Amino acid sequence: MKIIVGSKNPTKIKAVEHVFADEIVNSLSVPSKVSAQPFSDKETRDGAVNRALQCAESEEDVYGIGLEGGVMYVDNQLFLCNWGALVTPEKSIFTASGARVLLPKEIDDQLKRGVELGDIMDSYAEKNEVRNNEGAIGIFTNNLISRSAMFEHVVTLLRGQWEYWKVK
Ligand SMILES: O=P(O)(O)OP(=O)(O)OP(=O)(O)OC[C@H]1O[C@@H](n2cnc3c(O)ncnc32)[C@H](O)[C@@H]1O
Ligand SMILES: [Mg+2]
Repeated sequence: MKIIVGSKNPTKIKAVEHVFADEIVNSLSVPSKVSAQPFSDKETRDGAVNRALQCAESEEDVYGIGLEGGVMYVDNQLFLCNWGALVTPEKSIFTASGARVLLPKEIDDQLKRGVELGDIMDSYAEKNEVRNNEGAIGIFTNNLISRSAMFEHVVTLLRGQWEYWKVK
């Protein structure tokens, strides 16, 4: 089976390559068709589905996978959230979400001013390209869970659901 991941972000590609180690995994840069910084579960999930659909429609007989990062509020607290989607060649859609961690108030304030989390994280952590490496989740879990490990879990949830339902 051939899989296309809808991003050139190495943390996303690595996660899919890890979970589908025996399959051909390609990547394609596609738009999420939601805001660059999704602000709810729904918007983040929509972004993942939009990316996966475009990948599945880009070639005959391929599976599309979309992975999207965003933030969402629980009461007044802002959490990092992530969603993934797998679209089969028949256009069945599976979705799953990833682990959430609380973001500090100062990050919430900057996001409200319109700065993207990827840019905020670099200045917050005094690092370059946090989004392509450990990610915000890596920073706020003391590097116990990297962005790629978090996406691996999401992709495993997608794969498991697809395996379960395909034999039903
Ligand atoms: O090239 P793409 O696939 O778009 O990769 P991305 O790093 O921009 O990732 P997303 O679009 O999925 O994430 C939406 C926004 O949230 C940021 N973001 C999400 N999760 C992050 C994380 O763990 N660390 C740093 N930035 C993150 C990201 O940089 C974007 O500004
Ligand atoms: Mg992006």
